[in-house]
Amino acid sequence: MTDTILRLVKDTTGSDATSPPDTVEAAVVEAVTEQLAEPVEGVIVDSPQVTADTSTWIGQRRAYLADAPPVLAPWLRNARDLAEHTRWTASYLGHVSAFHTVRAPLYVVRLIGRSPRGAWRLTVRWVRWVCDTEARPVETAAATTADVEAWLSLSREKSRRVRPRRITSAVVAAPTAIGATVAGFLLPAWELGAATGLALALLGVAGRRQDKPVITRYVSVHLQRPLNSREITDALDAIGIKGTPQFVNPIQVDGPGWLAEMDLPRGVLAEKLLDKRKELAGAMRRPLQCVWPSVGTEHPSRANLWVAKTDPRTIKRVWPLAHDGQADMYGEFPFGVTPRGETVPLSLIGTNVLMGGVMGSGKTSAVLVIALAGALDPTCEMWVYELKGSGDLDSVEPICHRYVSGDDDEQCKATLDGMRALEREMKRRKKAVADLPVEDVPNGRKVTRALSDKYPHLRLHPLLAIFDEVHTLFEHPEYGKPAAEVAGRLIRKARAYGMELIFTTQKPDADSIPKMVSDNAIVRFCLAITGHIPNDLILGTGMYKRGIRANIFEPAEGSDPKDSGTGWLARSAMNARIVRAYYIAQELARAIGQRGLALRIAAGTLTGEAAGQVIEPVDVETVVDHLRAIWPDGATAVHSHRLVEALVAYRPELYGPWISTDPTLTDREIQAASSATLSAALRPYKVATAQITIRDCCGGAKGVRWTDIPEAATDPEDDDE
Ligand SMILES: Nc1ncnc2c1ncn2[C@@H]1O[C@H](COP(=O)(O)OP(=O)(O)OP(=O)(O)O)[C@@H](O)[C@H]1O
Repeated sequence: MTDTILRLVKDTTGSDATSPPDTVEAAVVEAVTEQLAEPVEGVIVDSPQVTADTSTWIGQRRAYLADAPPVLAPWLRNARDLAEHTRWTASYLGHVSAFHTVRAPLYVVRLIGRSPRGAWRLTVRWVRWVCDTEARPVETAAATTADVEAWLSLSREKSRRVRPRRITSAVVAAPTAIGATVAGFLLPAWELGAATGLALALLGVAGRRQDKPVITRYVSVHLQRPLNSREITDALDAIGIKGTPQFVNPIQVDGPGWLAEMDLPRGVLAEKLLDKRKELAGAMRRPLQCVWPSVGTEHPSRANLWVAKTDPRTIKRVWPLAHDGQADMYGEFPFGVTPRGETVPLSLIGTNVLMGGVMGSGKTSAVLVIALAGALDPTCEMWVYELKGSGDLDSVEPICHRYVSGDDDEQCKATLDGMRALEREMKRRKKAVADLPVEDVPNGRKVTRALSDKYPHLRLHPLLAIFDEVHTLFEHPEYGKPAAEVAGRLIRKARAYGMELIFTTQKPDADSIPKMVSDNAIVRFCLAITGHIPNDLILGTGMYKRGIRANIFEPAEGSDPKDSGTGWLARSAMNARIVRAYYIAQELARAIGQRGLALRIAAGTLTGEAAGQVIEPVDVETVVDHLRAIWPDGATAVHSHRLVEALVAYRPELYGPWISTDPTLTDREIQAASSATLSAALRPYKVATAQITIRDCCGGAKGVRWTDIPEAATDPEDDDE
């Protein structure tokens, strides 16, 4: 069968199909051979067989017509297709011409290099021709048998043939030699050189070798073979899945690839294919990035295998907002592409994101896409904490309300302060939204773009807070615990108020990511990880069992990105898909950051550090902390009015208003009023005030007992929720 195909290919392409297999023809032959291979037993899935009655003349003509190609190729009948084909052919020919023109000097050098071989070949041929060596075996035979008559006749015949050959040789050789000698004296050097080069090149043509073509051939290694059932069955067998799979549908083209849906042999779970993706790709002799098995929905042994036609690594995908356009952080922006090449948008409003993956899995690159989308929304306030300290997010620094980069104590403390400040901002927004009339929030008390635009003074614009490599903070001996508490509250509530939180970690384990954070993440992006525990920590419990497994991805290795940037983007098991985040090189990221800065300057929305302000850490101490700070050593109880006076002296800006300055009130009335204020302030912390008699002081009055003051008071608002 291969011979037939070789002949067909030769006929069709006009080329020598017997040449070595590094040619395009050989690739075609291989592909066609594979396709025409006998189908595996069972359901026919590769190509429908024509089973027609060919015993009658009509039957034969019908069978012929069924397979007959259209009179005119479809692309010839459609003006747009014709134009497209013409354009493509012109660009193809242009490319091929340019390719070989650039290499023409190299071809000449190669030919000259082969000229001695060519000269030798021609000389040998010429000598054989002149001496008529083909007749020699016959002459020898006549001489050995002593057949004089035959020998004489042969000899005469030879002289008759050889004489004109000698004359012809002399006629050609003498003028050629004379012409060459004269030219050597008369011609200018460059003409002589060119003529010699040409002569040598011609000799080189005669000296060409089959195994080393003079012309550089280009063979596309990225062109994949069509997928067929035999390849799949053989590959399954090679990776230890014995038995024949049942193909439930014909293998078909699905986007830029082929899709095979099959029931694996009984007793084999489809998830086995996920665990063995690398081995499967090896057995199929295809690049890893082209082979994407997944678990079907019908039953646990149903597997879908999607195979890309072209290696995705060779397709350059540019982020659609890279060179122009703006993003809306209350809407969606392009985040990545699926292996099939479909763009995947990401909407962050009302959500938060948890991203995880081992080193080199592409977290920073993925988070950079989100950061740059935030940069391109001039209304978005950005708080970026890059705790790796690599400067990978520096491109957005000029527009950030708050930007911290580093992994030391100082940066960890600044990040904790940032989380507290965000919590305070969240409470401010919550209060602002709570006071709005119900008509403005018909779908619940949540912030929307419409609300933000309608009430600009409430400052409900989108706020994007990124905590890259956040495990650095959560593992910190001093700041880790309070940070986990604040982050837990933020991740539960902030999303309702237009605050979008992004956490990334390269250490997805229980110590590095607080449970509250991993339990309450909504959008999860899990890049290459190892094992099912980190998988479920990032993607949610039970995802590994359902076949949503990020251990199928390979992190970058050296300069090979492998599956870097590729991960499961999931909201739930039913809403999970494999996505490769757009890759934005640092130089381009800086240009996008500059564009974001220009947009903010034009819109007048620069705030915080970007606007030259100094960000003060948030004061998180409460009145209870202040009471403990001013409490007299050893005292078991103190009257409230005394405590208020001390508080005013300690923090006048905060407690000054607690002492009335009304001139119509008596001292006693002023004391009673300040005592009442303290009681009200302590009530949310569940610290009671009572009538206490202190002899050294002023007898009986409202006061506080030391034993009633808790060691660490939590903000009452935090308890509420
Ligand atoms: N989407 C992508 N497409 C192509 N290549 C990518 C993509 N994302 C990352 N890479 C490549 O992988 C390398 C590692 O990516 P990146 O630094 O984002 O990983 P990381 O998970 O943040 O690593 P680490 O934890 O060591 O900081 C990059 O230098 C880049 O070459």
